[in-house]
Amino acid sequence: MPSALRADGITVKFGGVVAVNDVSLDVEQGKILGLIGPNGAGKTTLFNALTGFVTPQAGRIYLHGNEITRLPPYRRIRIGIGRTFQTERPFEELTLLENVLVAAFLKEPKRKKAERLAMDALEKVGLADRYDQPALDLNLARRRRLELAKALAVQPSVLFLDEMMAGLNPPALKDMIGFVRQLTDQNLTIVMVEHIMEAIIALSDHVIVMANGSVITEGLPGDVIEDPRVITAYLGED
Ligand SMILES: Nc1ncnc2c1ncn2[C@@H]1O[C@H](COP(=O)(O)OP(=O)(O)OP(=O)(O)O)[C@@H](O)[C@H]1O
Repeated sequence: MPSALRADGITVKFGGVVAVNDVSLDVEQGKILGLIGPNGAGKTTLFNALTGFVTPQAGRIYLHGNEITRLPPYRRIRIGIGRTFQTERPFEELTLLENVLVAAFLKEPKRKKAERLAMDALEKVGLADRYDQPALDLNLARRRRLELAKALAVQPSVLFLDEMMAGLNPPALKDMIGFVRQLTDQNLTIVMVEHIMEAIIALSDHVIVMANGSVITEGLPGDVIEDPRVITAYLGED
């Protein structure tokens, strides 16, 4: 399978803090990369560098072989990058369709076509039947699904999911894992930052573990979670 997303030697500094230190990754098309690590490890910063929300001081990023390191987020969206945000903030007075339409317009300026994209996205996350309801009444699980629909509405080829599973109850977690798995069946490539190990194990083809800005290990989910370095990174030394 060809590489969908590749990053070589990404470094991001905030003043004296090296938030991401020389991180490289390569995700094949249709695969899921899980990105884990304790709080402050640098996952969100790496995520922001890959999606264009921060500019790395060093390194290069390629989408389907084309360099995108310096492209702003809106241009990355147009060439196939979609993302969710950790704190989902729907427009509460707008309907679900209108919320997703706001995202769809980033990709498609014509209203009819954008509406089609938005409805397709709502269907993929099981919210199509509520399209004309305001976002105000949604519970957490449905807000997350709406957030996922917004990311899907730009028809990404690589989708970034930022802590989509946090706080979901067991049935909602199962549903969300199911929605994400279905997306890769359609050949979407996914990078997910996630603290919920059940989701990481169920979904990831490959896992990268970060601590203090660096990759400390990577591999199959079952292997990395048993790695003593990972256990130490999460729990600390005695
Ligand atoms: N805008 C910023 N300015 C200064 N320092 C920052 C900024 N963003 C992140 N950092 C620092 O960079 C480091 C990595 O933070 P980051 O949020 O990427 O970690 P994380 O792994 O995503 O953590 P969490 O799991 O808590 O979301 C931390 O030391 C953080 O304080």
